[in-house]
This record gives sequence, C-alpha cells and structure tokens, in this order.
Amino acid sequence: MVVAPPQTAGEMWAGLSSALAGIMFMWMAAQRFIPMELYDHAQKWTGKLANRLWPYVHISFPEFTGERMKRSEAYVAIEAYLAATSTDHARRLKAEVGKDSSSLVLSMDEHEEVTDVFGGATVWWSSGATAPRNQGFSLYPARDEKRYYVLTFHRRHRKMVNGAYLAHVMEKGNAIRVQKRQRKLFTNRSHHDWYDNKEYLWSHVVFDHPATFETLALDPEVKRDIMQDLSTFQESKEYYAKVGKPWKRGYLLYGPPGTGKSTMIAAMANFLDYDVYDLELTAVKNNSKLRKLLVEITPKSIVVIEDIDCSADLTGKRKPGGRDEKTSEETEIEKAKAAAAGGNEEGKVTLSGLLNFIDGIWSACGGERIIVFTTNYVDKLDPALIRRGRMDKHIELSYCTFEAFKVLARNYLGVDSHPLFPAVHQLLIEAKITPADVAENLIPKTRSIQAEDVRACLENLLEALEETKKKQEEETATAAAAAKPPLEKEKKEGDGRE
Ligand SMILES: Nc1ncnc2c1ncn2[C@@H]1O[C@H](COP(=O)(O)OP(=O)(O)OP(=O)(O)O)[C@@H](O)[C@H]1O
Ligand SMILES: [Mg+2]
Repeated sequence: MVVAPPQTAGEMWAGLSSALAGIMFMWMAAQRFIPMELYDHAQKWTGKLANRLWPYVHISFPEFTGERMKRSEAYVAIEAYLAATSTDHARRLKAEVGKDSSSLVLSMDEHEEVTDVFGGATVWWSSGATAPRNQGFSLYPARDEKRYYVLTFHRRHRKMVNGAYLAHVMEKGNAIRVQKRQRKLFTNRSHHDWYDNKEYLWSHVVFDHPATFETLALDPEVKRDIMQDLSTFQESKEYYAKVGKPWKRGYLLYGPPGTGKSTMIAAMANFLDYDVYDLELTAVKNNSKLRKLLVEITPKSIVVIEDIDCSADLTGKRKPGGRDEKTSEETEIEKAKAAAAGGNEEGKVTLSGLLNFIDGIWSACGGERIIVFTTNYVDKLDPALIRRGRMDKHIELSYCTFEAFKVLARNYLGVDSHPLFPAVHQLLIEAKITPADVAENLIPKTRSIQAEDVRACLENLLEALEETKKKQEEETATAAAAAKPPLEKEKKEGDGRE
C-alpha cells in the first residue's frame, strides 16, 4: 500500500481535522433536533469514519516532562538519533558547535519532517514547538517555547513501533549522544535569569579544560593509584548493585592553595569523560533547594564543592573568614533569628542536609557520580563530613616534589633533564614551594623555546627557591624564638646583664 508522503502528513492532518471540526459543529447544531439514540449512533459512525480516513497513530515526545520540567531522556535520545539519521534527508537543518569546537553538528530544525524505515515499515518524525506564552517583542529568544517530536505511523505497525522500533531509537540515540556529547560545566551560581524572571537550577558552559593526569604534577605512584581507583569505580556498576550501594564515590582533596586541587578535578573529569557540577553552597538557600539541585544532576558527573570549610555555615560551627567555633550564645541568637524568620533550618543548608546529599536516600538519584570536596584546612572540617565511607578517598596535594617538578619542566619547557636539575632537586627538599609557583617560573618568554630560554627559566626558579628558603628559615627562627618559655628568656636576658 502506498503511504502518505512525509511532507504532506502534517498538512493532511490539518485539512482532515478542520473537516471533522466542521462535521462536529453541524452535529452539535443539529443535535437539539435529533433523538438521543440517533445522535449516539451517528457519533459512533463519525469516529469510525475518522479512523478509516486517518489510519495513522501519533506519539508525541515533549522536550520537558514532569512538574519540575526536567529535560526528557526520550526527547534527548530522539534528538541525537534524528541528528544522525535525518540530516541527509531533512530540508531545514540547524547547526550547533560540535565537541571539538571546530566542527558543526547538524540536527533537524523545528517544523521539519523526515522519514525512517524500520523492519519494512515507514514512519515519520516531525519536530515542532508551541508558541511562547509571551508573544510581545523581546530582544532575547523565548524561553517558554516548548519543543517536541511527533512520531507518525500506520496503526498496523503499532506493536512493532511501540516495541522494537522505539527501543532501537533509544538505544542508538543514547549511544550517539555519549559518543558526540560535549561535556559541560554546570554551576548553580547565576541561577536567576533576570530577563526571563525565572529561576534556573543549573546553568552551564562547555567544559573545555586541558588538564590531564599526564600534565598533572604529582608523584607518579599517587597518580597511578588515583587513576586505577577511578577506572575501577567506572567499571563497577554490577559490583555496586550487588552490594546494594549507590554507584558513587567521594574524594576529599586537601592541601595549601596552588597545589593543584582544582586542576586535579579537571583531570579527573577528562579521564572519566564526565560532566562537572560546581556546587556553590553559599548560593543554595536551604536543604530543600539542595535536594532540587541534586535530582537535576545527570549520571556520569563529578559534583564539586570547593573550599568546603568556608562555603557554608554548616551546623553553625563554621563561618567564612577563618574563625572556627561560635559561642553557644551566638548559636542561640542565630536559632532565635531563624525561628523568627519562620522556621529553624529553613533558611540555610545544614550539615545534616549536606550529609543527606552525600549518602542519604536522595544521593542514589542518577548513579555513576563522583563527589569531590576541596579544602585548604582539612583539620577544620567536621569529622562526620569526611569520615571514610562518605569521602572514600582522602588525597593530600602538597608542595612540589622533584618528581612533580619534572612533569612541569616537561609540560612547560619540553625537557626531561638539564644540568641545573640537581640544584633544583636540592632546593625543593629545603624549600616549600607550590606547583603553581614553580609553574609560574617555568613560563618561557617566547613560544619557540631555545636552550637559553630553558636555562633562563630554571635560573629564575632557582632564584625563587633560594628566596623562599631564606624566608622560611627566618620564619622558623622567629617562631622558635616566640615559642621559648618566658623563664628561659628572662634567664638569658639576666645572664646578658651580668
Ligand atoms: N599539581 C599541579 N600540576 C600541574 N599544574 C599545577 C599543579 N598545581 C598547580 N598547578 C598550576 O597552578 C595553577 C593553580 O592550581 P589550582 O587552581 O589547581 O590550585 P588549587 O589547589 O585548586 O588552589 P586553591 O586551594 O587556591 O583553590 C593551575 O592553573 C596550574 O597551572
Ligand atoms: Mg582550587
């Protein structure tokens, strides 16, 4: 049988529905003069006639589903499937920048139709969008426009389409999506869209950080251990299911500023091919908002809370700025204020809210997720927050070792050895310097590095190391003098007088 050509399926439907609407209208007008039994009979026949004239079935796939307007997995998979299978046939396409930022990814534009053939059956996909509620003039694209795909097929293929065909579309679409997807860096910081007056939980940019484990200056053994741990995690879906644990792992990265904590997160994301969710706790109003953010996080992601020691006033024990404990009086005043504001813990993220986020019942949403906390002051953290099992792996990133320096020298100068290396090695033992400071001294003046540039950079570094060593020795001497018991000091002074 000849099926309706895809380009006219929508038009036919429009024509047919207006004809049916006309018939219905006449029936409604006439029903006042027609006996009830005859009216029912006629209605049944109208339905049958419509079915005969229009033997096609539609399934629509809206982009957003549910009360919380989460992007539908089906829509996203169909989008990827159609982008791969329809671009040779569709007449109107839209282009977006691809994974490597230099290529364009084509996909079907709105109000376009394409044909697909599966198991001997022809089906039609069309894309559409409902008009935005606010039709007024705006300089910005309409955000409340709702996009959807519609699948049309003959009713005799219903069983095959509902079963094998849709499973095929989902499987192929998801595989293409994983292969082609651009990784993203999400943040909850600018979650209010001023021109739309809407709250968005996460906003994102393309994640394009160049850090890898290869370029990370770290002890090779520590590096290997972390990479092994990440690989094992990634391959352990069955294991987590078998032991009844959510598929997630917590990392605590601690160490002084400039030792590579943030760089390591980027390297982890690149190694695992995961998205990054940078969770700014100070921008989260309360625990219920935290939960909302949490359920939005997709699998295959790293959730990062940087500087956990000062990013929230957890349980009233910490606050930004370094002062640790609050007096009980201060805590009482805050509690009273919160109660006056309409509820105890309603106005903030609490430690228990955060613990629930890490390993409570809500943490199981999504799966395949790494949670990373970073801090400069590990001792300031509440032990409950970082106990093993919650933060499974504690990694200290510290001052630059000779092994780490060699990685930086290779990255920045392209050298594996140099006559000045032994001097650098010795000074790295004597002075505490961060990889960030080492890297700063290894940036050559020109991009075409010559032997003299390498020497100049290494000499700069040696100078910086000498200075740091001197400063640290002076600080140690001052601290030692200040720590001497007063009696001993007085005795010395007395001895001096004699
Ligand atoms: N281990 C490292 N390997 C390679 N580069 C590093 C390393 N540590 C620091 N750097 C360099 O120093 C810069 C600062 O490092 P990074 O932001 O990762 O430090 P951090 O530990 O996160 O500091 P902070 O505690 O202040 O957030 C990076 O851009 C990177 O170039
Ligand atoms: Mg950092």
